[in-house]
Amino acid sequence: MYIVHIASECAPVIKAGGLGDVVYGLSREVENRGHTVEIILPMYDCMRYDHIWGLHDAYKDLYVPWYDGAIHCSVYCGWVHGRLCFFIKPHSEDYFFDRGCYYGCNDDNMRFAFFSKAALEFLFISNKRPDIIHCHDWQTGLVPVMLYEMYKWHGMANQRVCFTVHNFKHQGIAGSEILKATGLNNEMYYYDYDRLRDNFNPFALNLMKGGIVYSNHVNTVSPHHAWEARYSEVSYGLGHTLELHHYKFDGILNGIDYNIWNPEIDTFIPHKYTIDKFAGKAQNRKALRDRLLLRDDDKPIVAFVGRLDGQKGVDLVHHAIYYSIHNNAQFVLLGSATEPSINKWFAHEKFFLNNHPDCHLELGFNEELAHLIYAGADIIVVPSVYEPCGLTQMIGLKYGTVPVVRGVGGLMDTVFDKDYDQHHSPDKRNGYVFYQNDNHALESGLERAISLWHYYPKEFEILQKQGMEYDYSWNNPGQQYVRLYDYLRHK
Ligand SMILES: Nc1ncnc2c1ncn2[C@@H]1O[C@H](COP(=O)(O)OP(=O)(O)O[C@H]2O[C@H](CO)[C@@H](O)[C@H](O)[C@H]2O)[C@@H](O)[C@H]1O
Repeated sequence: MYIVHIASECAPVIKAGGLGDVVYGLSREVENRGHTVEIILPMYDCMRYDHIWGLHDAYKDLYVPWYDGAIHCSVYCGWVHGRLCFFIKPHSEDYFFDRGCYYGCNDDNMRFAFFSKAALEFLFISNKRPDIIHCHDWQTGLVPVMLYEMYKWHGMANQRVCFTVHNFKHQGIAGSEILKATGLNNEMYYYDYDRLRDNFNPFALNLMKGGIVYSNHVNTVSPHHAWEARYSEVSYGLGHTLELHHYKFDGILNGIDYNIWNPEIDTFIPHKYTIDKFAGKAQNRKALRDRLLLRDDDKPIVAFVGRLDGQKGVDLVHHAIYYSIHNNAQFVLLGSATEPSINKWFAHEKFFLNNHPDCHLELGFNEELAHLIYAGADIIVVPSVYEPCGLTQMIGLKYGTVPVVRGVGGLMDTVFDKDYDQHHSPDKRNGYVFYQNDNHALESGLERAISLWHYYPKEFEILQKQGMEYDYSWNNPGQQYVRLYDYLRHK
């Protein structure tokens, strides 16, 4: 099969969060299974060019229709750790992807509507006819819309679209301008509740809704979150749309790339280790302490790695810092915030705790430090308000770092409480789960993990190793996606 991903991120060249990891890891797995996979991305000025091999211009003069004219683009091509990627670079005064950031501009809707249009135009003009076009999140929600309303009539009638939602919170709310720009025009037609009209704002179009309505298949990134999206508020107003399209909606659990996230071969960590040679874990703890100037004491290290965002339960993360340092543990945080108020809050905490011997807060994005934290910490806390899948708990498990998570979304599908899980025998349990979104609930999980470390170190080690035995690689999800692609292309 021939699969083309159209996405706004692909790790490590463009990574703001988990989406990048998934686009890269899934492509690699599907390619390893003998299929042809290509990835189309925007050519951001701030992406990590050092991760691209053999970058060259593959298509010099791509004219993408935009309003009444066209924008001249070049398409560059290169290999990102073995994956063939095409980067779209527009030459216009809008400087769509020359903003020094991936997201967060006022005209994000226009930027990614243009990217969606350019990606389709590139496929069309260069005569690429994939069996499956795999789109991700609202940024590419217009791809299936334009494919079925426009490009289908120009010889692209056999392409099938799989649309994966990684986060329902951001949906791409736009005005009618977007219809004029992309050439879809016909306002009456698209402002229909069965098409793109937002379910709650009658004056707006919803790009993610467009993706759901027009794709051949829609999935989110874990079975439990798929259920939550239909039956609770975490789909942020799209529940009804998912209900209407339930026959083509499901959840496929993400994997993590064990070539990148694996303590046995990880080049970012000073001491490699496995279940059988576990001493390296303690040596990495020492290395992490040295690196972050924490005191070498007989205490576990609790960690948080992730975006500092309302979704991630920042209030509980904040509480976890103080709970840990007051309860015989150390705390390490690596996070970046896009929201100014959250950034300011954690910058203040960092300043306040700067000289604390048991705590280090690192604000910003640091891939290499993330690896050392997963390897050196004993416990990883994931107190999310909602979590479509969550990669950090799965990475933690692979590194023998016991997850303490809130029982939502994909966290429910991957972490099984040591003391209370009903569905797994004690030797298959791998962490701690709490349910309520409050400090007491968080403490109930964290307290059990910290106590086990102090008072039953042998049992703690067994729990760590039980987590390491889980296979959350791309193997199973890769198989599921290939089966899905195959089903779609015969539809
Ligand atoms: N400051 C920092 N420095 C270095 N590395 C950092 C970092 N902050 C985060 N990371 C890394 O980024 C990834 C984050 O994974 P998450 O599952 O938390 O994704 P996120 O919420 O962004 O994405 C959404 O998409 C993913 C993928 O589908 C879903 O798992 C998730 O639930 C959904 O919210 C991990 O690899 C983590 O190590």
